[in-house]
Amino acid sequence: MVDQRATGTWITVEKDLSLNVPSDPNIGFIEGDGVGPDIWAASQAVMDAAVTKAYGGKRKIHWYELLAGEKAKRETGEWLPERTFEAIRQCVIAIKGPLTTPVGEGIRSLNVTLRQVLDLYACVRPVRYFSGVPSPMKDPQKVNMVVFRENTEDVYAGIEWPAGSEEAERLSAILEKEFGVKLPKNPGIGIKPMSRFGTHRLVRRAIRYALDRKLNSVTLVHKGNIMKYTEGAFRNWGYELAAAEFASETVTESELWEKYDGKNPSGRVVIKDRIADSMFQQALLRPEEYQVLATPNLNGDYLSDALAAQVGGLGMAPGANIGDGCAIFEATHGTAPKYAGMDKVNPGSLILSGVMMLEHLGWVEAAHLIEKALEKTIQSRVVTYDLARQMEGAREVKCSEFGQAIISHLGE
Ligand SMILES: NC(=O)C1=CN([C@@H]2O[C@H](COP(=O)(O)OP(=O)(O)OC[C@H]3O[C@@H](n4cnc5c(N)ncnc54)[C@H](OP(=O)(O)O)[C@@H]3O)[C@@H](O)[C@H]2O)C=CC1
Ligand SMILES: O=C(O)CCC(=O)C(=O)O
Ligand SMILES: [Mg+2]
Repeated sequence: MVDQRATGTWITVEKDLSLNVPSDPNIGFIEGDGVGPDIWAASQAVMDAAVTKAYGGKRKIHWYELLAGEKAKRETGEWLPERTFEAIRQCVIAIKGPLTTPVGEGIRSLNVTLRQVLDLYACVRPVRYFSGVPSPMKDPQKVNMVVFRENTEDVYAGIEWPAGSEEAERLSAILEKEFGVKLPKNPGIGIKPMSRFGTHRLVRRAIRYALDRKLNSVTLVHKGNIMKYTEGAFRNWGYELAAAEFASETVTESELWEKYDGKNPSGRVVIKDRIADSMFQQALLRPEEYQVLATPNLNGDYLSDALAAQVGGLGMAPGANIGDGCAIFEATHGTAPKYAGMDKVNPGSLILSGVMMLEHLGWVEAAHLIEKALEKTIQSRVVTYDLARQMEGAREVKCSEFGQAIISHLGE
């Protein structure tokens, strides 16, 4: 059984949403399913070693295990016990391995449930190139984008009914009789809710992020030509928010063309939009023109995996789910079931999620130590299978050994 005693001090949140981080914070962790336990063990060791190296024992994370997924089911009979939500709220900050979701049947996604119940409305996924990483791109160093994906709405919300169910039949009858909509016989039906409120708070975060880091642009990625009142509205609400709250700090791309022949002499953040299919090819052909991408939920899901492939693959793709109260850091990838228990996959994605977490805590010295050591390890050609199969002369190591190699480069 998991020991759920907290041995450190709780982080607290101020009214302005800033964090009070003690030197011995309790931080929640969910090991995850599939490859989760392997990548978690490697990541925890790297984070602990970096914190010790950076602060010489003056700071220490007190890890507090939270149950979810297969381990929770085994130990409590529930996939996602209520206690886990309470504990994440209390910890404020947590980090997790991936959790399995069955396809076409069975339980709904536990990952999505965590995001919805805790209102972690912004999924933030940075995509950057580390030198030495093999990439299919000619100039992978030009890829440096951050996806801000709306995390609670859209078809991802899981409001759907199977073909032949009473609910689907009743809904199709209403749509046909009351709205004159002609549907195929016996359809499965899903609903795509997207709101002004949900779009505004996501785009607000994306623009603030760009302003804080002096980035050039925020691009709204949508399929608004086809889904006019959801994805099209996302685009319109995004521009609306920029004009209402950031008028003196932003400029739209069309204003730039009208007034300055497409150039940006003002240094303001450019707000632009791209239709989603075109965005995928832009990301390959002209990545340097994009910095922050604000997307509805499903577009962001697809785009973040595709962008990860441009800089080394899912083994190098970190992320965070952030709300106004708490945040859960997690890799972009899933449980990679064929590698479960093999100590094989790349823990880089979860380690880099840990880097994001340390930065969020303000422990930037430890975060930078890890980033540098990770890059050094890859440059020394000591890598896991995913990078080894794309590199010449690499030494393939296990997941745990890759973690140890990073630790050995800390502070070099
Ligand atoms: N947030 C979460 O918890 C998420 C959970 N999931 C869930 O995970 C399960 C499996 O989904 P699946 O579609 O297979 O997607 P995965 O992301 O789990 O894996 C797909 C492929 O990506 C590569 N990959 C993934 N992780 C790593 C890693 N750490 N290092 C190296 N390569 C990696 C592997 O490629 P290769 O085969 O080429 O070696 C792997 O087979 C599903 O139940 C899904 O719902 C999915 C995404 C996110
Ligand atoms: O919840 C899941 O199983 C999949 C989630 C996912 O793919 C993602 O959030 O990127
Ligand atoms: Mg995904």
